[in-house]
Amino acid sequence: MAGGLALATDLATPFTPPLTDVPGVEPPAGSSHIAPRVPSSPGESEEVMAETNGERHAFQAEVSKLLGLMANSLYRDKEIFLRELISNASDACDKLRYAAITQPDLLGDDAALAVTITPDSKSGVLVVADNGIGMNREELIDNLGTIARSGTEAFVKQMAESHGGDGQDEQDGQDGFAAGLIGQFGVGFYSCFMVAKRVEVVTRKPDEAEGWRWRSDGTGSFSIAPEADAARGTRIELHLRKDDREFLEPLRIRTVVKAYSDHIGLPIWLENDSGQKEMVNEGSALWSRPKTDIDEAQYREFYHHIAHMPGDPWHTIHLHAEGRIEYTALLFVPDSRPFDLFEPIRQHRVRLYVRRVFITDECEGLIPPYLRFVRGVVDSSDLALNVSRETLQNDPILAKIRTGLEGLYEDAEQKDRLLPLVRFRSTGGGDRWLSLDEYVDSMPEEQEAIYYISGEDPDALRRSPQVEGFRARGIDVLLMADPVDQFWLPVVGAYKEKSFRSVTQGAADLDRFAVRDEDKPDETDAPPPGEIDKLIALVKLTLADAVKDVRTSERLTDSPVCLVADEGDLDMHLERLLRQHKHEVPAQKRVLEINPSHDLTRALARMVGQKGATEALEDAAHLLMDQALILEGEPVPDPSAFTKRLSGLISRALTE
Ligand SMILES: Nc1ncnc2c1ncn2[C@@H]1O[C@H](COP(=O)(O)OP(=O)(O)OP(=O)(O)O)[C@@H](O)[C@H]1O
Repeated sequence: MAGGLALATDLATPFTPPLTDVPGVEPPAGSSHIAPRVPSSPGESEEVMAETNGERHAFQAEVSKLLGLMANSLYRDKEIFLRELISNASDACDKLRYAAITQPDLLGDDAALAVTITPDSKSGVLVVADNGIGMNREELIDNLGTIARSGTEAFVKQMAESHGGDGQDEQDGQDGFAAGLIGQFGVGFYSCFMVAKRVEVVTRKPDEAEGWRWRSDGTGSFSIAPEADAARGTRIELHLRKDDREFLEPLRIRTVVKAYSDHIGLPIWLENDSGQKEMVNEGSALWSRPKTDIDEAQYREFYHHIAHMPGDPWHTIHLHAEGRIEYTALLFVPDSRPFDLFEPIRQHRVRLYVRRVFITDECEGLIPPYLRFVRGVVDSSDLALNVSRETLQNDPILAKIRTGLEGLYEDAEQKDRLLPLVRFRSTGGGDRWLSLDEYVDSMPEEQEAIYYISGEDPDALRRSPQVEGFRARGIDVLLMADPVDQFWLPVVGAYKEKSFRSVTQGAADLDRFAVRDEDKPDETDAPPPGEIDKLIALVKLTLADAVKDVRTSERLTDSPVCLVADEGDLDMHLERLLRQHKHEVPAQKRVLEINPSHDLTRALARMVGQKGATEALEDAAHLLMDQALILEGEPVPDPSAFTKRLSGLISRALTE
C-alpha cells in the first residue's frame, strides 16, 4: 500500500495546482490562466468540456481517489449525500447569521435563512440551495478541490491504512469496508458524486458582486468561471444519473430529510414544479426541544451531524440549566476513540451557540482538554450575541457554564470524582476490569503503593519479568496499556493516599512481603552470597557505561534478568512513547537486575574466579544485557556480536 501511506501523510496540505502546472499539459498560446482542454474520457467529460470556458483545475490526488470511490460506489445508503449537502447548507446559514450580528446589511432583504430543495424531473436535476455565506473563487478552489475536512480526512486515512491504498477493491464494490465508512463518517460534499454524473455549484458571498460557477464530472478536474446574476449563498445542481432519479421524487426527499436532517434548526423547503414550497423538517434546533419529544434515532442523527464520527453515541447528556444562568447542553460520548485524540492542539469539539446562533466551535476552555472526546453543543441564553470569539474564554458567564457542565468538567479538582470511575486490568485479575477501590481494598496490609506496569500490550505486560516477584508474593499489578496512562499517572500521583508506583522503576522493596511457598526458590543448591556479589561486580565492569547499575533483584522468579529505571529516572515505556512521538529524549541508562536464584546466575557465580573463565563470563554478561533488552522489546545494540557470542556459548555447551 505504498500509495496509501503517502496519501495518509499528505492529506493536510491543500494542493490544487491549476492544470497549467500539471506536467504534460500545455497552456494555450497567449494564456497563462485559462487552462486547456484536459485529455478527457468520452461521454460526460466531453460534454462539460464543451460547455466550459472557465479555468480548469486538477483535484488534489486524494480527492480524485475519493471521487473514484464515490462514482463506483455500490453503497446502498446513497441517500446520505442529501444529509451532507443540507448539513453544509445549514452551516453556511449559521455562518452568515453570525456575521450579520455585526454587519446586519449582509442579510439585505433576504433575512429568512433557509435551505431549498428543488427537483426537476424533466431535466433530471436536483438543486439544493441555501442563502447563506457563499464562497468566493479561492474558497471554492480550497473547499471543493482538496480535502480539508476533518471527517473526510479521517475517512481517507482509514481507507489508506486498512487497504492497499489504491482503493481498487472498494471501487470494485467487492468490499463493504469503504461503503460502511461512507455512511458512518459522511464524506461531505464529495458524496454527491454517488448519485450525480455532473455537479455544478453556483455561489456568491453576501458582500461581493461577483458570483462563480464550479463544475465537475468528478473525474480528475473541475472548472471555475464567473457567473452573472448568482444569488447570495450556494446552489448545488446535481445532474443525476439515470439510476438515481428516485431522488427527484418528493416522497423520497421528504423521507430522507425527515430521517437525517429533521433536527436542523432552520427550515428546509421542498419546492415543486409550480414553485410551491412545503417545509419538510421540524425546523427547530434539536437541543432546544424538550427531551420527551426526542427519540433515540433523532439524537443519533444529530450526533452524526455534529460529530462526524463512525458509530453511535455511547452516552447522551441533554440538560437544560435554569436559574442564575440559563443554558442548554446536548453532549455525546462517542462509542469509539476519536481519530484526532492525540493531535497536539488537544482541541475540543463542542460547538457554542448563543440563542440558537452558532458562535464558534473553537471556544477554548468550554470543555477541558482531557474531555476533548466529547461532542455536542452548548447553547447559552445569557451570553451576549455579539460576544467576541477572542474574549470568550474570560467571560464570567462562560466560566459558570464550564463548571456547571455536570460538574465533571473541571480539571484537577475533579480527580477524586473521576478516579473511582476508571477501570483497569491487572496481573491477577484475568479478564476482569478492576476499580481502584477494589484494588486498594484487596491490598495486603503491608502494601503501601498501588503497583502498575505500563506498556502497549496487556498480555505482554502480564508476562513481563518485572512482575514475577510481585506475583510470587500475591501482589496484584495494574496493567497500564493505554498511551494516555503515561500522562495522567504523574499528574494524579495517588489514590486514597496510596501512591502509584511503577514496578519497572526504582527499588522493588519487596522483602517485607512473604513469598508464596510454591514460588520459593530451592536454596539447597545456592552458591554462597559472596559469589553472587563477585558475579555482579564482574558484570558491572564488563558492561561499563551501557548500564547505570547492576544489582540483585527481588522482582524476578523465573527470568534471569530484567531492566528497570532507577528511582527518579524516566519510566522506560514513557521514554519509548516519547521517542515514537519524535520527542528529543536524552539517552537514559537503565539498571540491570539479576535473579540470584536462577540456575544460570548460580552457574555463572560458581565460574567466577575459575581459571580461564573470564572470557566466557564476559560473553555471558553481554548476553544477559541483550536478553534484558529483548524482553523490553528494545533492539540489541550490536546484533552481530550478539549472534557470535550466542553461537560460541551454544557450541561450547554442545562440545563439552
Ligand atoms: N453550501 C455551502 N455554502 C458555503 N460553503 C460551503 C457549502 N458547502 C460546502 N462549503 C464549503 O466547503 C467545505 C467543504 O465541505 P465538505 O462538505 O466537503 O466538508 P465540511 O462540511 O467542511 O466538513 P465538516 O462539517 O467536518 O467541517 C466546507 O467546510 C465549506 O467551507
